[in-house]
Amino acid sequence: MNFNWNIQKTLLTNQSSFQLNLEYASSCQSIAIFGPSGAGKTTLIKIIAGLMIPDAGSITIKNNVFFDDKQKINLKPQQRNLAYFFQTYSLFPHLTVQQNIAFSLKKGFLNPCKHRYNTEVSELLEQFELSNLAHQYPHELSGGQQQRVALARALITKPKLLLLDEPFSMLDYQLRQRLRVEVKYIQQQINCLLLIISHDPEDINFFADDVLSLKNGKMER
Ligand SMILES: Nc1ncnc2c1ncn2[C@@H]1O[C@H](COP(=O)(O)OP(=O)(O)OP(=O)(O)O)[C@@H](O)[C@H]1O
Repeated sequence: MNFNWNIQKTLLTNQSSFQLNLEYASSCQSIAIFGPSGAGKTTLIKIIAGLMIPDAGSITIKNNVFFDDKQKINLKPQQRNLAYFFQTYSLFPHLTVQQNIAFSLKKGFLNPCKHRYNTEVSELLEQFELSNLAHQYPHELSGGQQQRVALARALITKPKLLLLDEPFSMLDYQLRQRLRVEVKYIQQQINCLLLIISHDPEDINFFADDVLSLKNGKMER
């Protein structure tokens, strides 16, 4: 199985409580999560990324156990070999576009892999139509440009699992179509699994081999 989880999580505020209760197993390469606002999509993706801990259950991605309450396994986010594209891009404000994308390859920049660094960053700058913005800072970019930098930054580490939360929401129709093709091409090149949250049915048709429909923290089939 590529994706296999059984997750229970309760989120409490002073006024309300939200319960996520999900069981899913699939050998698909790419899956989409679909559902209304507040259904629990971002909560699920944060739990898979290791940014939130389930109350109980287990998460196994491609035979790699990320979490298992019975076996007391809870891998740290950095041990999960994944990249997470956030809705808030969280670019480093003091780094240029090129430096933001290259950030995770910093070790390579300081050692003989410098050539690799240059080539990979240039390729991504080109694929995401950012070459002419390479030396600009995040505050000098539009929302859509920042979104593309964040996507490139997520992919440069060649993750085994790519988690995308509304990755194309700020892009115009044509750019959205071009970037879908680029992301899919890179996904195939690096052979990673993909989990995408999107409200756009075209994203879902383009990427997903299976769609999980969520409502009130539960799956609707
Ligand atoms: N840290 C938190 N503490 C308490 N409740 C939370 C917390 N984070 C999210 N929630 C609640 O959990 C529910 C699911 O939120 P979540 O962000 O997962 O929804 P979503 O499906 O991603 O929605 P959207 O499409 O609007 O982004 C919501 O009712 C939200 O208010």
